[in-house]
Amino acid sequence: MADPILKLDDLSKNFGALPVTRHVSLEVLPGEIHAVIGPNGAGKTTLINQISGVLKPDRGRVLFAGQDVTRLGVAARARLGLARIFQISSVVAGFSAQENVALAAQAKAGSSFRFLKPARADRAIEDKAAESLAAVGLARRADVAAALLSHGEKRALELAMALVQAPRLVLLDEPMAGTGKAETERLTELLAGLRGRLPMLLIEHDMATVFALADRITVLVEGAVAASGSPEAIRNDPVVRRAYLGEDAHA
Ligand SMILES: Nc1ncnc2c1ncn2[C@@H]1O[C@H](COP(=O)(O)OP(=O)(O)OP(=O)(O)O)[C@@H](O)[C@H]1O
Repeated sequence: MADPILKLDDLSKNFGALPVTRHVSLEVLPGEIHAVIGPNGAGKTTLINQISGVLKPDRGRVLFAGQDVTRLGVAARARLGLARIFQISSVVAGFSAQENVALAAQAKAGSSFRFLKPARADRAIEDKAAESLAAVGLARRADVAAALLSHGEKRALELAMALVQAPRLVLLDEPMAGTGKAETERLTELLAGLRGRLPMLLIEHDMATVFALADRITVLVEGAVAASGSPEAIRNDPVVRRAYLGEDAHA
């Protein structure tokens, strides 16, 4: 089996006396979409914060691309190819979609394009930006100001801005929050289209999205892993149904 791109090893975190992450171990394999679900307050955000480097765990390790990044900050992890999207938007409203993606490409390319002549560097960046916009279905909206894009299109733009940086793992923080039904379906389709090309760790409340996208689901309850497995296994797990889906497992 391929080495995991992300591995959490016995991660634990307390807020004061409150344990919010309890001995969490999980892996994301190359090309896999791994969803983390759980009731409100289960500790999903706290977990993703420890993965991206916003929070340091009290114990345990975060391994990314084979490297122990537990003590590294957000920027260092981002440089290693860890992208987080949808929590804080980095879209510049007055810039076109193309300009926003080019800006993201430029930020990443700082070093790799340094030795190219400026005009060539610009063209390479513009081409990469156009490619990423096309990958998220925004090719025809390239010249539209970000402010004028629909909510769903803005999400797609954020995805393009992440893609252009060629990340090794994308952390998707509630991509469907505040998104209408039609947009949720479009965005789900878009993410499904990236399956296999890009490993993703997805935190999402919308169960239709989770079950449509995830190759594997980990269920957090009170900070601990209550279950982990295929969508089918999770759907039929009596512990999950009782603790999370709010159903009587014997019904
Ligand atoms: N900075 C903090 N200080 C103290 N307690 C916190 C802090 N942040 C979160 N908590 C508590 O930690 C627990 C886990 O919260 P967290 O936001 O990680 O859960 P969540 O699963 O993401 O919830 P939701 O689905 O509602 O977003 C909750 O009991 C919450 O009240």
